[in-house]
Amino acid sequence: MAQPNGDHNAAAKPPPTPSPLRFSKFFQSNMRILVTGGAGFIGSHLVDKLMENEKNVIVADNYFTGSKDNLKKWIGHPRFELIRHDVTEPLLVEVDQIYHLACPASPIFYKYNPVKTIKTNVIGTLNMLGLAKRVGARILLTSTSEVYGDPLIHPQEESYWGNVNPIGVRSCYDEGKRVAETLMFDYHRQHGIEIRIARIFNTYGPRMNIDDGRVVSNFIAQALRINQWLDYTPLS
Ligand SMILES: O=c1ccn([C@@H]2O[C@H](COP(=O)(O)OP(=O)(O)O[C@H]3OC[C@@H](O)[C@H](O)[C@H]3O)[C@@H](O)[C@H]2O)c(=O)[nH]1
Repeated sequence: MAQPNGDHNAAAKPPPTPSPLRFSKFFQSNMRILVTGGAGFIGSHLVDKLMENEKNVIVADNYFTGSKDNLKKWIGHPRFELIRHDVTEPLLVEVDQIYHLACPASPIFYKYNPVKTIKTNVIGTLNMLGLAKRVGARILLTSTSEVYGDPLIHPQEESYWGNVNPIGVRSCYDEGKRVAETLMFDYHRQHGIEIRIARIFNTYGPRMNIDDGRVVSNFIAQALRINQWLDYTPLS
């Protein structure tokens, strides 16, 4: 997980002073956490973990690719709130940490409306960084291996700058996440915001849309369909 270090951190200011209540025993055990995109595949598993760890969790999601169904076991829980919200609009909530996952991750969905995808990455991340600055929260961005583009070195080190196409049909996602990372580091250097960035590679597991269009789900879906075909094909 990329954290500010080395020359990235050369001119960072100290983080904004969080509320003194933040450090009392009470608030530590009831830390308030915002998860944008929390109704999605990875976000909903993160919510499960945060809830099991006794946190107060607020999920903001526009249900573009996620579903309330992924969170049904927490709806009505006293430490859980679910808001239908598009992160391209500002959101003002008192929180201690922000996990910013809101973004369509499947090529099928992010290419459906590329302008919206890059708005979510740029304006959505700006809104979440503005909130982090306002309330003194630490913020994590889920980035992606796509920031390396079509890498010329394997495996990619976090220090690798990538080999990217700024005008391709996938650039709304790749470049969107690159700009989001830039904004994260600029808010860290300019305002001292505590940041974390996780560049997620191919993930798969329960709650992933089967027709997600990503490599692993494609492989599994095709394997399942071939099996079904074999089941129905009369043996000659
Ligand atoms: O504009 C949008 C787009 C998407 N979203 C939400 O963001 C969530 C994204 O979850 P998905 O299941 O589509 O995707 P994943 O959980 O696999 O993606 C995760 O890993 C890859 C990262 O690039 C994504 O940012 C992270 O969410 C969904 O709940 C979707 O509804 C918004 O809230 N606003």
